[in-house]
Amino acid sequence: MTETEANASSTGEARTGVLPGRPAGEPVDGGSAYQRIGGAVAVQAAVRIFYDRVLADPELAGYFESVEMAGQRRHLALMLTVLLGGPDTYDGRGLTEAHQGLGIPPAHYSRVGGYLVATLEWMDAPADVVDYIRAALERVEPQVVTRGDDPV
Ligand code: HEM
Repeated sequence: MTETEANASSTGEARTGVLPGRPAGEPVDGGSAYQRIGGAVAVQAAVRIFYDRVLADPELAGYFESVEMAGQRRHLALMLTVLLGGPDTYDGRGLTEAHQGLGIPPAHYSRVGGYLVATLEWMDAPADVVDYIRAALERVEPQVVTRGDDPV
């Protein structure tokens, strides 16, 4: 047993989901991925951490210089909610409309996608949910990355 596991069991702290301190006995299996990771609170926390990491990366920060981040966070949270099987209240633009014209190269897309996956892993999201997000990131890449033949 590692020291961390020993500490967790000695304090009776169960690692049942994304959020520490989740009430004991709350089901973590079954239900939508959205419910399983902890619903709106978990998605909002993930988005906040994710954008903090993106904005701290000098290669990426420039894209967001004149972006109003509260609205940005809200839209990504609503989009992730839909993707994870939660309620659909997304009222932002489509991915193509929001990103084509920004001139995003594949390398920057990988970096941003990497931060999203790393954030979910850091929050201890279930592995199948992380895999699902990874697959979704592969699927939507063409909508976000600027194709070489596009005027930038
Ligand atoms: C990885 C997949 C991505 C998803 C799911 C995503 C999601 C979103 C969403 C939901 C919006 C808000 C749209 C709106 O408010 O109408 C947005 C806007 C934006 N995204 Fe992304 N994004 C992704 C990748 C990227 C990447 C790789 C970059 C830059 C390197 C980027 C830069 C931006 C910027 C600058 C905006 C604001 C555009 C504006 O306000 O005109 N995004 N994105």
